[in-house]
Amino acid sequence: MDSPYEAVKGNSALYKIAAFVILSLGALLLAYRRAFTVCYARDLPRLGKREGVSWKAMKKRFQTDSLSVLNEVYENYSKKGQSVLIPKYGPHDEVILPPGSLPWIVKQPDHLLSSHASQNDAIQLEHSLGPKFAFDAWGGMLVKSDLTAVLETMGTIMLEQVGPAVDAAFGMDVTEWNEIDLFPACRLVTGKAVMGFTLGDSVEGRKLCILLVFKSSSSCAVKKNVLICPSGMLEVAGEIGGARKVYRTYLGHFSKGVKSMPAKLKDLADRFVPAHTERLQIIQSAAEKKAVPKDLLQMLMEFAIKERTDEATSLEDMTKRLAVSNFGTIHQTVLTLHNILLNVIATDKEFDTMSLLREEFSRVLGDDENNWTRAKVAAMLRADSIARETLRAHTFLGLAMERIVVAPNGIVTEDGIPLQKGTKIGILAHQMQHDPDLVKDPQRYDPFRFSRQREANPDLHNLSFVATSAENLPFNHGKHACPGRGLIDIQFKMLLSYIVKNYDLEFPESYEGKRPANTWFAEFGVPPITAKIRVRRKEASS
Ligand code: HEM
Repeated sequence: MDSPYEAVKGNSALYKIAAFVILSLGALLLAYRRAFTVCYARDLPRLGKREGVSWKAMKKRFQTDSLSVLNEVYENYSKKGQSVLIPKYGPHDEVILPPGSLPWIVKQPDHLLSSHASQNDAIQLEHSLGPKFAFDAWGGMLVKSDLTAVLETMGTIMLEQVGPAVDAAFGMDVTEWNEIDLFPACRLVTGKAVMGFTLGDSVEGRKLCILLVFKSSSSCAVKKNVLICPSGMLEVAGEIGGARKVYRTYLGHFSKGVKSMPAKLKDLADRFVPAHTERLQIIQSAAEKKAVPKDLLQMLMEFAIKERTDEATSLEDMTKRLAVSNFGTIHQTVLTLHNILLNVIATDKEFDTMSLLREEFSRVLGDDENNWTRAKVAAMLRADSIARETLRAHTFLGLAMERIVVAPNGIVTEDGIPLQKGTKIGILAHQMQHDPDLVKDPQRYDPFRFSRQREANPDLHNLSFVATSAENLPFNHGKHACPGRGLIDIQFKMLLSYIVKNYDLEFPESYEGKRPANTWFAEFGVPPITAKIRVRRKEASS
């Protein structure tokens, strides 16, 4: 019997069909590659090329020792004002622009260089919640436009949750030290505080805040509750964001994380029903002049009623809007609080950090501990410095100003390098914040680095926690800089104030007074999530 090759060769019709199929497949493959692959200009330097290190070897190094790779990028390219293409985790790569490009990035319109596309690429909301939630992100836009005006009110609502949250995580024992796992404690404390300003200003909303309980010091505190969706969304972001773009659609149907989302969303929806119903009733009876909640959920519901009526009445849609909001408000806040507390304890012996904080909180708040105004928050220079120095020294996002080129014909950088549509760009933030030419003694965590300068010169507002600039990029800079940072500012100060006034804190003896170090995974600075701390309630506290 003839082989398939012989059979085709001897039959001209079959020969033509086979040639057509092969050529079509080839063309399809090329089109597919073109659609999902970004090509880079020849004159864009590739990391390692001039040293003769292969791309594959450099990629491998990035997987195992990303910090040293990024340090090298900073020294050899960024500091010299050059752009460079670097390998990133998995199949991805990115063009790192020099710090001097910041004004250029800030100036680019969203239809050329998109922050939203970059956030979607990282978070993959399209797959965890659905395309509508990825591409019609009105919740975030509302935070941008309306939050600043109601910061004090939100702070007051959050304050109600702060004490119970810390007490639940740290315990009430005034005689014995209690050794706790810091990360789950921070998740609980942050979760309760965030749920406070998100939906804590109504009867049913408050019940959802109470539902967050600390299971035990060693278990992950918050498994089946309102924080379950952010965890699931993070899993989807990791699975799909880390995959090749060509596989994302497939994974969007079949990955483990994606398949687990409906149950997580159902869990959240079941808990959310009473609060959703309550808010719809409040809005319907607005004419009766009943007290209207002043929290984030109410802002979302009122916007939805006016602009997205179908969504407002849909439990499923509003549950997803709540899930997006929780994801944005909780994730980085937990990691930052974790770092702040480690830094406060680690520097206490040398700087008397806790006593100085106690003095500041008492002085600024005076007799009325419950009256938190924006002016008072701004006057807490030491606490402010601790938070800013924490994000300088221990930022989670090692890369800042990440954007994706969305201009159909690409874009040309200031130094004349053409970037094709789909190119991801960013600036090295961690390295800049540790550059000895820019920061004195950058490897040292100095809690009062910024407050000392501001106490000497009160006009130095650019050194505050929330001021963004080329030197302070944890919230990025420009029109997309994090609009939640004013609320975070209040949140950290309220939490720190309650914690240092009511608790003594120390490390377990085995740490010998030293803070467990952060580690690096890809471009992320990860806090030591197995760290423990010892806490004891202070006797004379209220
Ligand atoms: C320590 C906590 C936080 C950090 C470090 C942080 C950092 C960031 C960063 C780096 C961005 C990207 C900005 C850009 O692409 O240029 C961002 C965006 C955003 N953040 Fe935050 N964030 C935090 C907490 C919050 C909170 C609590 C909220 C809400 C109350 C919030 C709301 C937003 C929104 C809505 C955006 C999108 C802004 C836009 O696209 O224009 N963030 N945040």
